[in-house]
Amino acid sequence: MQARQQLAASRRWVVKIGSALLTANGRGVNRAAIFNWVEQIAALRKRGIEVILVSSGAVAAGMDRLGWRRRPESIHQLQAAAAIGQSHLVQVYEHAFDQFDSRAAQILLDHDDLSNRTRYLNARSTLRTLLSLGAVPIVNENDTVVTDEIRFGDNDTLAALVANLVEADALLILTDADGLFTEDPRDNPAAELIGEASAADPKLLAMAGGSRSGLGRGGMTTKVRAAQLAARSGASTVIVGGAKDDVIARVCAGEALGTLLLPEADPLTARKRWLAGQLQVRGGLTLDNGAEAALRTGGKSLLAVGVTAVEGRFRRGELVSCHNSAGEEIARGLANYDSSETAKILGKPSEKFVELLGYRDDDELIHRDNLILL
Ligand SMILES: Nc1ncnc2c1ncn2[C@@H]1O[C@H](COP(=O)(O)OP(=O)(O)O)[C@@H](O)[C@H]1O
Ligand SMILES: N[C@@H](CCC(=O)OP(=O)(O)O)C(=O)O
Repeated sequence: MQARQQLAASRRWVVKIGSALLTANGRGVNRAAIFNWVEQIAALRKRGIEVILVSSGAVAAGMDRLGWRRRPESIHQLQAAAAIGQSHLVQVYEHAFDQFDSRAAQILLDHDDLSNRTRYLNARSTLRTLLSLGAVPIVNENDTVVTDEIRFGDNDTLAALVANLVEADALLILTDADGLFTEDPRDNPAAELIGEASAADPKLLAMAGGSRSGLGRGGMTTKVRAAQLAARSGASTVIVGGAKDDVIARVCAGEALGTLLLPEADPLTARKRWLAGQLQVRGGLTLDNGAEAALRTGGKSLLAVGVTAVEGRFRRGELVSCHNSAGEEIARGLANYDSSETAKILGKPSEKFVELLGYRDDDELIHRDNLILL
């Protein structure tokens, strides 16, 4: 119960909606359901809670508009269906968000966007900027450019990676089952709902089965795996039936619906471990005493003006370690400028960046959101 109360304190949610729900089992896009979820999300936004929506349904919506009854096997046909369906889906969302005077933003991501450091940082900055503008990003896989080998395939995985990317507090997966059961309830109606568990519990994957709907992809297996991925950056996951009344509002208020899967470490420790552990340190910065104090006590971003030396070769988006003047490592973070640019701007205020580099991307060398103190 305590975990549900903690969940209610979450300020940043990733909400994922699966194909089966969105398309009312293949009978076109379920506008009424979308309107309902959007109303709840808009209400959260008005209370200052940030929401990123990961929405499936492009292929299913495209199939419906093309009059196709069965999901095609060919990747190009799937991609064509996704292109037709995605624009329709976003139009429905756009219309719904408009009714609540909220802004929606379409974001299509592929594997490279999350594995290439520069693109990763760009995606992260764009999503964070959209959130700070009060908008609701609507994310889907960029189906047009992906091939079989590099497909996320299921949006459960994509949603978990987005939760890592923006360091969300919680991931909410809406699907057509009421949560994770001890067995697929379609096989055994006596199967019991798991209320709460550790995401890392190996028994969960043994309970989870695949998808039956012909529209969804991963079933519960990818949802449990997604919870494990989300836990790496400290996010809790709730898997719940998306057709329940006010489901988003109720889960976000801490009501015990569906299955809650928790990270093992406390969120802050997990987040720091994740940022520090997933990347290799590519370079180092030496900070003057003023910059050290700004980071340690002021919770500020690192500005080039407080940096006295740069070491190593790194690109924008790569991890660098920050040392104080005594050589002690005090922080790590993702650099906004590569090592040769950093060498040109160190000790300089950001107003000089255009003169020194010919352009200015960011005012900070490392933004505080991308910085961890050690
Ligand atoms: N242990 C389980 N508990 C609940 N549902 C399960 C379980 N194992 C498999 N499933 C199946 O997972 C399905 C949901 O996954 P999926 O069809 O991929 O939906 P989505 O499109 O929402 O991702 C359910 O309809 C259910 O049949
Ligand atoms: N990008 C695909 C999503 C893949 C998919 O079906 O995912 P899901 O329904 O979440 O298992 C689409 O929009 O159709």
